[in-house]
Amino acid sequence: MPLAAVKYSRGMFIFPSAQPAPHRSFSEEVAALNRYFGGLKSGGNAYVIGDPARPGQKWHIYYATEYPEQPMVNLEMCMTGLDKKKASVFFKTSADGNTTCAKEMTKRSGISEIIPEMEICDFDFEPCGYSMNAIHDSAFSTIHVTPEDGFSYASYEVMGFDATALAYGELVKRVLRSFGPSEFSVAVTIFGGRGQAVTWGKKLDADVYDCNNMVEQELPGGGLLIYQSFSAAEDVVVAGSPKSVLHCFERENMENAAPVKDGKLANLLCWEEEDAMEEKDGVLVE
Ligand SMILES: C[S@@+](CC[C@H](N)C(=O)[O-])C[C@H]1O[C@@H](n2cnc3c(N)ncnc32)[C@H](O)[C@@H]1O
Repeated sequence: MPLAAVKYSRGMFIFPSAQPAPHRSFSEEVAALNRYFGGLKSGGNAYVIGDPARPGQKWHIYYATEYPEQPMVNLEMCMTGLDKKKASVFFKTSADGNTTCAKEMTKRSGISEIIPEMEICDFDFEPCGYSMNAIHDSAFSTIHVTPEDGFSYASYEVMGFDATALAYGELVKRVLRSFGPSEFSVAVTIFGGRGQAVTWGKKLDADVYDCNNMVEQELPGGGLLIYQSFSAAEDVVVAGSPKSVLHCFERENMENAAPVKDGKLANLLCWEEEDAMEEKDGVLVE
């Protein structure tokens, strides 16, 4: 089967100096990707986008394609500073000694309700951590959770779904209810034009979160990437989250360290989608 296209994307590493080659820098990653994919018709295209005033919230994308892509929408969310109580669901043994498994984590976290039709294959790590892959028709979704205190992180990705049947703001709200992050980013990649992507081509707005930054970037093959980053509004309660099990990294600088907001957040989540797009500069090309 010939290769049609490749996309590699990531936010910031929480422990950059712990990354092995070729992940020690984005330039090194791009050089490695180009060795495999640089020969595709578009060539390798690398972008670092975000607000230069917020170096901790950059988004990195590498994209190469042989053909114009089929219409498609893809959502990627990166969440840090998870709510203490919500993060504790992803520890196998709770403070009172009860043990749990991946199936229970899927249910108790609300992950099973994000897209209820999805068939989920979930996995729990010892002593904590969670991953799942899910499918429904042509849609695919994946979640990875690192619940440890100080560097808690969750990622959510979904693609191949019917953009007219799923509302952007509603889906993001359900994801945020599962994790209650203090900071998060959303990257929506659209192929086939903003028109067919309906709500997914619009700006996301949130009551409880301030949008720090919004960037649009065109991709080869007719693609459009819309990136936004958010921080919980100042007046939300600050709390901690369960303790680290990765002691080797405790003294490292964390690019994404941020206060964690407690239970209040989920109740306050109330989203609206705006009709008008807001455009900002700030596209960096490496
Ligand atoms: C869910 S895994 C996901 C790792 C994956 N690289 C990602 O983020 O896409 C990360 C969580 O599992 C825990 N964990 C336990 N054993 C692990 C292992 N052998 N490999 C990776 N993570 C492990 C980590 O402490 C962390 O909380």
